[in-house]
Amino acid sequence: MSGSTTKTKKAVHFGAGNIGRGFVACFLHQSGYEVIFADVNDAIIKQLNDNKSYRVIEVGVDGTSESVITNYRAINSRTNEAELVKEISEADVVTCAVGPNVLKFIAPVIAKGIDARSDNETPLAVIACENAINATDTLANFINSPQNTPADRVEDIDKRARFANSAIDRIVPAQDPGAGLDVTLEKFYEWVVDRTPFKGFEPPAIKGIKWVDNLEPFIERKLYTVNTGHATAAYHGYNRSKSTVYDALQDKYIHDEVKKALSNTAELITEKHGIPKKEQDEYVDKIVRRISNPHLEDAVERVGRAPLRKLSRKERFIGPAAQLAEHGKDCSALMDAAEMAFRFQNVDGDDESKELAKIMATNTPENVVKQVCGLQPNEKLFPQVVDVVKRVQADTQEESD
Ligand SMILES: NC(=O)c1ccc[n+]([C@@H]2O[C@H](COP(=O)([O-])OP(=O)(O)OC[C@H]3O[C@@H](n4cnc5c(N)ncnc54)[C@H](O)[C@@H]3O)[C@@H](O)[C@H]2O)c1
Ligand SMILES: O=P(O)(O)OC[C@@H](O)[C@@H](O)[C@H](O)[C@H](O)CO
Repeated sequence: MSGSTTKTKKAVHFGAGNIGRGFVACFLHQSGYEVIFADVNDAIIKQLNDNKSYRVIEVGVDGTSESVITNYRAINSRTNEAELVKEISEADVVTCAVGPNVLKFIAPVIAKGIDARSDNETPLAVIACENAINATDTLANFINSPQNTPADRVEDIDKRARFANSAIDRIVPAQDPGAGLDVTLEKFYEWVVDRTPFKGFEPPAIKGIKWVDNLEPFIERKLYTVNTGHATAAYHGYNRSKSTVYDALQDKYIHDEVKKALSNTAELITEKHGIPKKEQDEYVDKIVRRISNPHLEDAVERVGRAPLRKLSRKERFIGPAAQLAEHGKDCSALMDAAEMAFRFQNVDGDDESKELAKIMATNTPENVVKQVCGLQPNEKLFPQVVDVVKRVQADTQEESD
């Protein structure tokens, strides 16, 4: 018998929520990694540490299937930093699915973990799994900022870590409160990651990842089709008192609005990325079928959550609409959907929708558009969004009179 032992692969995953437990950790587990969840929610951390397994349940028109996830632990990243730094210093992979606005909060502990690594090991692979363009770059910029990593350590940080952007696609609704750790989700998934940061190394072996040399077409097509369509259905649905995205899409008016918004973005995607029209049409049809899945109880409030983020410059409405408007192309359905997003105000449990209501009540339309959408008056889309904001402000004023 040889005395050698194989080192267990280790992944630290930030965010033990829906996509974290249901997708990222599931694939890490199935690829042989021990998963260390880092979260700030004590209830989830306790549940994970008290239960040796949970189930991931895939539902779709062709039935249900289950996987069992084991070999994990959980750490509170806010109160147990030293332990987490040690785990990161020994890990092979760090992933996160915490929401784009949370990246700045997880950066300090990741920076300390990276700094504690040896220069002679394979560098840590850092992959952010958020719905945002180049979220890993955003995280890396926080990690490399002077508060988190001294300049002389940033210089050769690539000896200790490699940062790869990704596009992640799987619909995971909010879970039934009685489900415990189990996660019910759709069968479809796509996880595309930029291979180029791993020059000189093999990228980590993770089942389900498609490695590509040019991520931009994948992330833009995903965000501006799946998420544009999803958010269009959710915001129109919310304003027509629908509970779920499925309910919303049963309404012919909303269904047509979704198709129109996706026809706006298809024009951009096919031209900008050279994707054949037929391929994009098939992709759109598939997305409309996926978001209409009757087996997923996906509340319009979850899909519409965080409207300030969703109305921002690079996001699912303004991102494609600004590019279309610059070329004199139609973005009217995107503007209609953005209008519904501006009306998503004071929703229970959604801080951004409360903040949006305050911004709308206390600013001129022009300032709202600058502040919320990051657009400037010299951009062609600017006056169109100003008109949208004026309409919403006038209606809100009328309702309060
Ligand atoms: N749910 C989906 O269908 C889906 C699909 C693809 C991508 N995403 C993206 O994944 C991300 C997470 O979405 P979700 O639906 O899983 O949300 P979620 O709310 O279910 O999970 C987020 C988790 O992050 C944790 N968290 C918050 N602050 C933290 C911090 N400072 N440190 C560590 N953990 C922290 C929360 O406690 C929660 O457990 C978002 O960017 C979302 O856009 C979601
Ligand atoms: O996660 P958000 O808030 O950016 O968007 C809500 C949903 O559209 C999103 O979570 C989808 O379910 C997911 O992106 C599907 O891949």
